[in-house]
Amino acid sequence: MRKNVIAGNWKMNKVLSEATEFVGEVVNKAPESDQTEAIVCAPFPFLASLVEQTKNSPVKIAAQNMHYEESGAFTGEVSPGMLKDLGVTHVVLGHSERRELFAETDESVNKKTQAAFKHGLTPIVCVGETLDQREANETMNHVGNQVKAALEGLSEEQVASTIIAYEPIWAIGTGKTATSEQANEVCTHIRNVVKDVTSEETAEKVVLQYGGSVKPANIKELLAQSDIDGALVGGASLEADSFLQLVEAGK
Ligand SMILES: O=C[C@H](O)COP(=O)(O)O
Repeated sequence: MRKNVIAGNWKMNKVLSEATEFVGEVVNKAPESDQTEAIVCAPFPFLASLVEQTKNSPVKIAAQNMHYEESGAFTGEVSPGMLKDLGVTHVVLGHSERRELFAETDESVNKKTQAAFKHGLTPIVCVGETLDQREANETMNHVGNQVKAALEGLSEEQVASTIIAYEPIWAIGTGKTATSEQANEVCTHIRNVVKDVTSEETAEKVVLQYGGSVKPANIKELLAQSDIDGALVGGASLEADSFLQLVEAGK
């Protein structure tokens, strides 16, 4: 049985005092459950403090990006080893904002995914189509290609523990959610692509999240779908109350 993984992606928001206040509240109130996992994807400067704050709690701390190299002359970058050393458990890779604004490619996402596993980090790999691609009926092909590229060279065991977040770009931060059927249709396709490149057993283990204007009002319907096992949430993860409601819905 797959868990529901609810990840709050703060993007470039909050200052340290706001971050620690939020996490303090979540640590106190997050439900203990085998069925749901709560992850906070925070900006780099907060990671060490938040890891310390969540030490004795089931709440996990993720980074929002990293470099694939271990070290070297890459000014401004953060390596997988640095994240692991801090106690970070997950890392978001290939978010559409990174692909669009920071020249992230399928190739770099694949290198980062491999590097994450090398350092014992769980990757949350983001895929998704633009509105133009959806209207041109290219969604399945585009998303399928992104998934295949991200997973290339991974062992079946690594694929099984990869989290894939399907985020239609037209639904991010727009208030325009994909219907739960639309979201599930693409997630089912992703699972089939994973099955094609690995096996049915592996594909059944992969956690597939939906992301794009997820909020307390629509999460239950999304999680009720056959192939949606959680959510990657931006806007609605910025307030502790709202994030806690999302985590609660995953129980
Ligand atoms: O990583 C999260 C996604 O980009 C979704 O953002 P949103 O919930 O604000 O639409």
